[in-house]
Amino acid sequence: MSDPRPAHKRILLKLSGEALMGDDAFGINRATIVRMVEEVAEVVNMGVEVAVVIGGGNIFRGVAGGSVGMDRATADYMGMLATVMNSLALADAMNKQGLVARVMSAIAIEQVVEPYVRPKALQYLEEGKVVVFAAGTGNPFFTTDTAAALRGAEIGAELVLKATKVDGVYSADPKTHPDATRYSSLTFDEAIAQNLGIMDATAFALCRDQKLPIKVFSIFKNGALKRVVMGEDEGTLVHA
Ligand SMILES: Nc1ncnc2c1ncn2[C@@H]1O[C@H](COP(=O)(O)OP(=O)(O)OP(=O)(O)O)[C@@H](O)[C@H]1O
Ligand SMILES: O=c1ccn([C@@H]2O[C@H](COP(=O)(O)O)[C@@H](O)[C@H]2O)c(=O)[nH]1
Repeated sequence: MSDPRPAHKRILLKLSGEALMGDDAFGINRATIVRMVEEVAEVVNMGVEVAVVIGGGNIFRGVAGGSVGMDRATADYMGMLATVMNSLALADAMNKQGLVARVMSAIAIEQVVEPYVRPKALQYLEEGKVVVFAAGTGNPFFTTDTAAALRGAEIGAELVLKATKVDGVYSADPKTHPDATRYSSLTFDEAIAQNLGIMDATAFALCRDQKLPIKVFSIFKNGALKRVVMGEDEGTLVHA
């Protein structure tokens, strides 16, 4: 008989910002965010400690035209602020769903959200609250995938879960290579050597060095998050 207990006690969930758009051109689609939160609530209610990093692609790519020719670091700060907006929307939807969510920002905007303080984040997780890490790493030239790897390592997560628009890691981008094949698992070294664009190399390297495995799976597939948390066969595992 299979064990009904979750396979992981504490996870870091990286949610795609772009997926939040649903079928819209940019921004946050209400039905999509509600559905994502329902999936998260299911695993929180199983007793799993959940920390979240959300991307900013749904907002930032919508204004990216305005950043053409801009100083790179300034444009990156705009991107980090986009993740703050997504984090606020996500935490609000979580609180409405009956979860208790706290947003912690890597950039000081204290009138809006509390700053990231590691011991406080650990305390919230132990209390069963969902912690949403906003503003990425707080540094330009990085991504929210790297923020997920960084915060995942800091909080002692057992797994980083990348919930994205595709159902795993492929031999090439399945959007542009329909004949690409999906891996059920691969090593960090293989992912880096093949320059697989599903995550940036900095995120892969950090997880490799910290021996923090990553599961890539589709956020659009009903119940996929729960299956990953239960240790079932879902998506692609990237490991040391
Ligand atoms: N080898 C690959 N396997 C799978 N997907 C790939 C691969 N190479 C590139 N991709 C693309 O990477 C995308 C996911 O990465 P990306 O970082 O753009 O999105 P995200 O993290 O979901 O969004 P956001 O940055 O808004 O949070 C997929 O939609 C897919 O098209
Ligand atoms: O640590 C970070 C995280 C993000 N950025 C900037 O924000 C955007 C949006 O993040 P995505 O990971 O692409 O969703 C990103 O393109 C960067 O411009 C950052 O500078 N530092």
